[in-house]
Order: sequence, then structure tokens, then C-alpha cells
Amino acid sequence: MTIMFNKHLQRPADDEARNERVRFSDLEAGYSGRPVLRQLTAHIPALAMTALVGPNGSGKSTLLGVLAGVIDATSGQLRYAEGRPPAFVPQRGAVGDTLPLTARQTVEMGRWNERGPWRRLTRQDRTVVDSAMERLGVHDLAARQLGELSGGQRQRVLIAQGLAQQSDLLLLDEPTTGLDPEARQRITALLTDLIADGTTVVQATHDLAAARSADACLLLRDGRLVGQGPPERVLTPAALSRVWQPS
Ligand SMILES: Nc1ncnc2c1ncn2[C@@H]1O[C@H](COP(=O)(O)OP(=O)(O)OP(=O)(O)O)[C@@H](O)[C@H]1O
Repeated sequence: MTIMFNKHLQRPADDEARNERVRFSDLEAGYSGRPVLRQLTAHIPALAMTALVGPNGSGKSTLLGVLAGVIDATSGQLRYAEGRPPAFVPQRGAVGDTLPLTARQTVEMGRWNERGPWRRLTRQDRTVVDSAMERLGVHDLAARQLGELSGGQRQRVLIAQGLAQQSDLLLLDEPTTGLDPEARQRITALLTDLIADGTTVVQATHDLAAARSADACLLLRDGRLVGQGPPERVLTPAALSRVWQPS
């Protein structure tokens, strides 16, 4: 699927396109009166982990929002390879504490794309929800109110909701921030398994070790792309110190 804004997207060669889950070109986006992303041209490799790296406010969440379809680009082009609609797991702070939902109801919302909001779930939906909660180790929290959970527990519930969408494109905003080492390891292993099973994963992260173990990196500064490619090429000491220098 191609979403066109107002520019022409150069088509990649066929063999390149086969390895790309998403491609965007001259992408611009922001909030009312605040442009954020400027002239981004890059691709997200299929069946791989891409890390979005950059200082606070560099535009990582905004880019994820655009890829997820929750923020409209103002110009440029965005093309998705064939596949299911993306599953988006926002930062846990972006989800209200006061939502009157249990952990299980939160994960069940991951089935709404298939079933429609508040519709009765099928047995298969319930199996998918159970399995997602098991994989994130949150099944014992099922009856607890989302707002009563610790930050790390809530984070894992939100990732389980993303998993329950059974998308082949999973977009995660800082999925391991604030998690204890065991939970972090569990999520890292889970993401590796998902990729092996046919999912493309994009995560915004401040964890440089996680970014270094990704297959590809997009490095952002002030809404501009200042590096893309394999982490060992992009996350060099020189590039990192340039990006983290005060502007
Ligand atoms: N809802 C919003 N309305 C207006 N401006 C916003 C909104 N959300 C983010 N911004 C601004 O957009 C810019 C990019 O923010 P964004 O959240 O995309 O950065 P980020 O790289 O994800 O940052 P962080 O590492 O802190 O999560 C910042 O200047 C921010 O203040």
C-alpha cells in the first residue's frame, strides 16, 4: 500500500523492494503549529529489527506515530509492503492511568481490529490473548486494574496488547525502558522470536546496547535523519557525540 502526500516516490529496484517492509521518502510530519520530522527518506527492512535512536525530542515517537498511522504526515510518501496493519505499542506514559480497564481487557483490545470494539471475543481470540499474556508473563495480573500496575507491569501488558494484534509489523516506543533485567531479557528474546516467526519490528530506544544489537538503525536529530544502516556503521562514537551535542 502506498500513501501519497505531495511528492513523487522513487521506486526501489524489485529485489530491494522485496526486503523492505516500509519505505518513506521526503516525509514531513508534526503537530499543529510544530513541524517535527523533516525530509526523512529511509526504509524499514523486512523481517528484521530496526532501532530508532536519538536524543529526547528528536522525533522518534513522532516517526513511530506516522508509521502506525496515528499521526498524519504533512508531505512526502509512505509505502508499506503487503501485510497486516501495524501494531503500535506506545510509551506507557502515553496511556492514561485512570482508564477503568483490567490488564486482561487491555490486552483484549488488541483483538478489536479483528472483532470490533467491545464485541464478544471468539474462542480463538481468547487463545491469542492468553498466549500473549503468557509470553509477557502478565497472565497472573489479568484481573488487576491497569492504573494500579507498576510501570514495568503496565509496559508488559501494553506489549501483550501489541502482540495480540498478530501483526507482521510491530512498532514499539521504548519497550524496555524502566524494566528490570529479567523483564528486559524476556522482551528482547520475545522480539528475536517474533522476527524469526515473520514479524518486522521497529523500536524507539535509548538503550544503546539494544540499538547495537538491532539489524538496522535510524539515527535522528532535531527531526532529521542523520544516519541509517547497520548499527556498527551508524552508531559510531563520532556520530553519537555529534548527535548528543547541545545544538
Ligand atoms: N502531542 C504533541 N503536541 C505538540 N508537540 C509535540 C507533541 N508530542 C511531541 N511533540 C514535540 O515533538 C518533538 C518530537 O517529540 P517526540 O516525542 O517525537 O521525540 P522523541 O525522540 O520520541 O523523544 P523522547 O526520547 O523524549 O521520547 C518534541 O519537540 C516534542 O516536544
